[in-house]
Amino acid sequence: MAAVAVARIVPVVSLASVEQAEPLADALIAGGITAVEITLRTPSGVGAIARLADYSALLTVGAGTVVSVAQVDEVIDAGARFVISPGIDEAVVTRCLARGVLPVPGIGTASEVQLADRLGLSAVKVFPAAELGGAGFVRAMRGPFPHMRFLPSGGVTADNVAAYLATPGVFAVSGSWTAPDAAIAAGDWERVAQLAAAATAAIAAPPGK
Ligand SMILES: O=C(O)C(=O)C[C@H](O)[C@H](O)COP(=O)(O)O
Repeated sequence: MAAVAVARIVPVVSLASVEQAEPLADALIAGGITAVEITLRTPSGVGAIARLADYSALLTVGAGTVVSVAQVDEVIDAGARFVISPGIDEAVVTRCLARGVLPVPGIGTASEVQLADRLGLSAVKVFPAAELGGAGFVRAMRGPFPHMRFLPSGGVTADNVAAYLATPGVFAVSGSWTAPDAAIAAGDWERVAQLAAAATAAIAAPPGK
């Protein structure tokens, strides 16, 4: 939890090649980002996590789109420090906890928050946040689950990130807007650094201040 909670903004990144891992990390670090989620949507995911696991003390690396126990073991063996999933799967969560790595499963209903609660979790991802109602969804879930902390993902952008982060109960957000696929494919690391810097500025300047 600590690294994700401290980071507040976690870029979600899918890499076509493990060679993209280090320049991506350099760009994110230059933009002030301190945690990154490398997804398993591409075959390079596990290799990229392994490359970045000990790359920099300034960047904590986690895995995303983790949907099976086998993948939990793969990414933790590669060095992932947190494990994020689009949905909640008891076997995936239990395996992460047994291996001492934070799972952040996705939820989209109160029943799923209840399941997370029963599994002993205090933080979940809200996915897909925009389609679920954005900050309003988080506010509604805070009623019955005041102790739960939420990480909205899906539709978080430069325009709404500050509002999400200012919502009570939101401990962090994640999303692909700081490292768009097109910029990664073009090797436009300067663009990634700029987007990352603009995002981290949102942490320092909440809306209305
Ligand atoms: O891959 C995963 O593990 C996911 O659960 C989904 C991602 O967090 C969202 O797809 C990010 O959404 P965008 O920022 O709108 O692109």
